Formats: sequence, C-alpha cells, structure tokens
Amino acid sequence: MKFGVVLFPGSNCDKDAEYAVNFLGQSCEMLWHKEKNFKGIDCIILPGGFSYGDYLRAGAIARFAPIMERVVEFAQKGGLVMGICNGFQILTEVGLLPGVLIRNKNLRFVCDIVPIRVENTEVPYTYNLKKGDILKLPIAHGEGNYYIDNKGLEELKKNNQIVFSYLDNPNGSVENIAGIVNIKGNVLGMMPHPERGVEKVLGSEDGMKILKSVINWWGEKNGKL
Ligand SMILES: NC(=O)CC[C@H](N)C(=O)O
Repeated sequence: MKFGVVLFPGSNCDKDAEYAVNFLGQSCEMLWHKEKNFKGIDCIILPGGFSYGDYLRAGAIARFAPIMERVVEFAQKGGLVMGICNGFQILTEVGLLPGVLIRNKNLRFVCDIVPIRVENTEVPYTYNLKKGDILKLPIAHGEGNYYIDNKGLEELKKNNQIVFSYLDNPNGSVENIAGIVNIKGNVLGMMPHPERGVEKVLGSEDGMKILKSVINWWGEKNGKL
C-alpha cells in the first residue's frame, strides 16, 4: 500500500507520519504543497503542524494550497484521506469534514497522552478495532476544540460519523469528539496523533492499531492479504 504525506510550510509531523508508515512496512511519498497532482497513492495523510504558521486560523490558508484541489477530488472519488491534528483542521476548512476546530477551552496549548474511545468500527480506520476499545494517544494542540452546531451534531450522530471520543475532554470539544469521518467514511479527521504512537518507547503503541486497520482494510479490499 502506498501512502502520500502532504508537506505544507510549517508541517511538523510529516516525518513522524513517514516513519510510522515505513515502520509498518508500507511505502510513502512526500508530496509538496505546490504539487498539482499525484499518482498511485492509496491513502493521503495531511499531517500535524502549523501549516502557514496557523495564521488567521489553523488550516485556513493551507486549504488554498495548490495540492488541496487534487486532494478534494481524490476524496470525492472515495480515496482514503486521513487528517491528523493540523490535517483535521485543514479538512474542516476545505469543507471535506463538517464543523470547525477552535481555540482550546482553557486557551492553552495541551500536550499529553490521553485515552480515547472507539465509537464507530464501520470505517477503514477502525477496521481491526471494536466499539468501546480504549486507545491511548498523544495530543499536542492549541486549536483542538471541535465545534459544530446542534443541527450538525444531530447529523453526525444520525450518520454514525463520530469515530473517536475523549474520555476526559482535554480541549472543550462538543460531545467529547476527538475524530470524525465524512458521510462516506473515507475521509477521517482526528486531533490525537496515531503516527506518534507506534512504538512503546514513544509512550504508546496504540496508534499502530489505527494505521494497521487502514492497511488491512485496503489489503482485504484489493485482495493483497
Ligand atoms: N500538532 C499539531 O498539528 C498541532 C498544531 C495545531 N495547528 C494547533 O492547533 O496548535
């Protein structure tokens, strides 16, 4: 399986994503934000960081990067797109996911390893997991407070789009939301960092369960297991 990691000026988890993908035996291509095209990629990762310095609002400028037009097209055709932290912020800004990420409730940057619960196992990203499974993953963000209005929240619930929720809400997110998918389930946005939790020495191996899920789902679908 081939992953593509988009590199924006200010990204800082691109190498972690590449490392995690390679660690799981898969190939990875780095894609510069100015690229207008990419080929042969099975899953795009929009990594964490401070794209364009988080100016205006995190993700608000990155959504206009040349590569994003192609990422949107890829997602609309059913391609797998995973936005992690800043990547999640970019996905809401570009309209692939509903809602918005605003400043943490306490107005402070939070950096920790926190438990999250798996709420939906009908998407590629939780293929190997069970509903109610608890994963411990790193978080590191200043704008991780997921907001959506009541009508939007009802839609999310109705369509089973909430994939991960916090046990101890660290940022004020509505309904403890830590990660959601689009209606089709091919686009995931999550604030915690699975790519930074693939080895015990990093404080968590649980991120591996999410990345392995994608790889196993894709392998099964393409007859490569
Ligand atoms: N690791 C990240 O992607 C966090 C940075 C993010 N832009 C923030 O809200 O602070």
